[in-house]
Amino acid sequence: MNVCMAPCPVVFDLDGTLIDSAPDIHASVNATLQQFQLDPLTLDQVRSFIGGGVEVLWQKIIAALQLQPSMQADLIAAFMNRYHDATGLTRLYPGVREALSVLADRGHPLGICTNKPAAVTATILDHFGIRDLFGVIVGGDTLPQKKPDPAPLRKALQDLGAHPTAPQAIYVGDSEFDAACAEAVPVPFLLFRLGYRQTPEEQLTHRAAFNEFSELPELIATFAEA
Ligand SMILES: O=C(O)COP(=O)(O)O
Repeated sequence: MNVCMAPCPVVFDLDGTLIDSAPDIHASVNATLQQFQLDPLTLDQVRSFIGGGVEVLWQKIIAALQLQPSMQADLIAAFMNRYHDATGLTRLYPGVREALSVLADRGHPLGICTNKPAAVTATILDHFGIRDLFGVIVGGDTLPQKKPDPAPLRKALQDLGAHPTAPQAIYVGDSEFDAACAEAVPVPFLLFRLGYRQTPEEQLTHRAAFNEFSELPELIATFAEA
């Protein structure tokens, strides 16, 4: 099927897709746990908890450390004080900047649909000097719903001028939340294999998968030719 006739909108997930933010999230989590005199978590544990947004992250931490669920609000408030501008340990995945500029030069409208809070997202995109590439940023607190609900991605597509349920757009992400969201919209999903996914690739609905961002512009171009 011809997914992408004219340069179609391409919407990206953020954490585990464009950026490796797990080290900063891990540092902010452990500083928060230390403040409450609680045991630290490993980087692998925290990485496996990312993708559902801040509340899901802390629900998973509370379950892992067998804490009182009533602590959640205080833990999140303390965490946000650190997390809101945590960029020092965060990196763009190799080739991201180049791939985004190729797609922008080809005329693809670009957007972000992440479960990360919108203000934190804007801070990180500014930090890397790539915020202006994106015509829309939908964060985890932009709507009442978060991924895997389709509403945030539908909003991103609509704001980029695409029909919110048309297949003439692409969502690029790394996780179970992203695959389920794209399927629910529905929109074709491209899976970045090297992010924070916990589920085998074959169990996630996706149109194609890739390891290197240098592959992405041509992958998207093949949809236009198919
Ligand atoms: O869990 C988060 O905070 C954000 O994750 P996402 O960018 O992969 O949606």
